[in-house]
Parts: sequence; C-alpha cells; structure tokens
Amino acid sequence: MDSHDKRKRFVLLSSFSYAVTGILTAAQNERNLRFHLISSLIVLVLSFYFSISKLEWIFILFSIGGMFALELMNTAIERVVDLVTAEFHPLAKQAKDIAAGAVFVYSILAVIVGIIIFLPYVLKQF
Ligand SMILES: Nc1ncnc2c1ncn2[C@@H]1O[C@H](COP(=O)(O)OP(=O)(O)OP(=O)(O)O)[C@@H](O)[C@H]1O
Repeated sequence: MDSHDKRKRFVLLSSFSYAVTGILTAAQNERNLRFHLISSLIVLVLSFYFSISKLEWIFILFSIGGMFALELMNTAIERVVDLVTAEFHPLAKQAKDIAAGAVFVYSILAVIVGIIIFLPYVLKQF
C-alpha cells in the first residue's frame, strides 16, 4: 500500500469516526432521537417475534433508518440555526419548523407502514 492509499484510508476512517461522533452527540442531547431509539427497539423485537417476511423487513429497516437519518439532519439544521442566531428571526423559525415538518411527514409514513405490517399479525393472535 503506497502513501497515497494510506492517506485515502485515513481520510475514510476519519469521516467514519466523525459520523459516529455526530450520531453519539445527537443521541446524548436529543430527546426525540432517544425516543426513536426506544421505538425502533420495540419494532425490531416485534419483527423478530412475528417472523415478518423479507419484504416486510426491508420496509421496516427503511422506516427505521430513514427516521434516524432525518432526525439527525433535523438536529444538524437546529444546530446551524442556533449557531447563526440566538435572536428571534422569522427565517430561523421557518428553517426549524420546515426541518421538523420533514421529520413529521416521515414519522406518519413510518407509523402507517408499521400498522400495515403488524396489524394482520396482531389480529391473527385473536
Ligand atoms: N432563533 C429563532 N427564531 C425564531 N424562532 C425560533 C428560533 N429558535 C427556535 N424557534 C422556534 O421555536 C421552536 C422550538 O425551537 P427549539 O430550538 O427548542 O427546537 P426544537 O424543535 O424544540 O428542538 P428539539 O427537537 O431539540 O426539541 C422552533 O421549532 C421554532 O419554531
């Protein structure tokens, strides 16, 4: 491995560690993210319990992963807005509210996916 390859590998590993640090920082500071973590664990337990199909797993994993990714992006937007201004600003409000709106839209979708997948399994229990 030449020094150029070593440098590229170092840059890749650094980016990975920055991303992990970002996720851990957000998880420590954001109540919403911890809520998503707990709900995701419950959903994963249910998925194993009901032995859901491969296709259902794909939808569940995309719902969970997408939710986390959006929540992280929302947190990043909140941080940048707070960095730019501590004063009340209509654009700061719009930026935060729109980012929160994106998370809300995806949450509704994830709940609908959860109902479509789990309701038939739950009803079969009775
Ligand atoms: N600088 C600002 N100017 C105008 N409105 C703001 C500003 N900061 C926050 N807001 C408004 O207050 C709301 C709450 O802001 P806050 O910074 O507490 O974020 P949050 O959405 O509650 O974050 P969290 O997900 O951490 O609870 C925002 O959604 C926005 O409507």
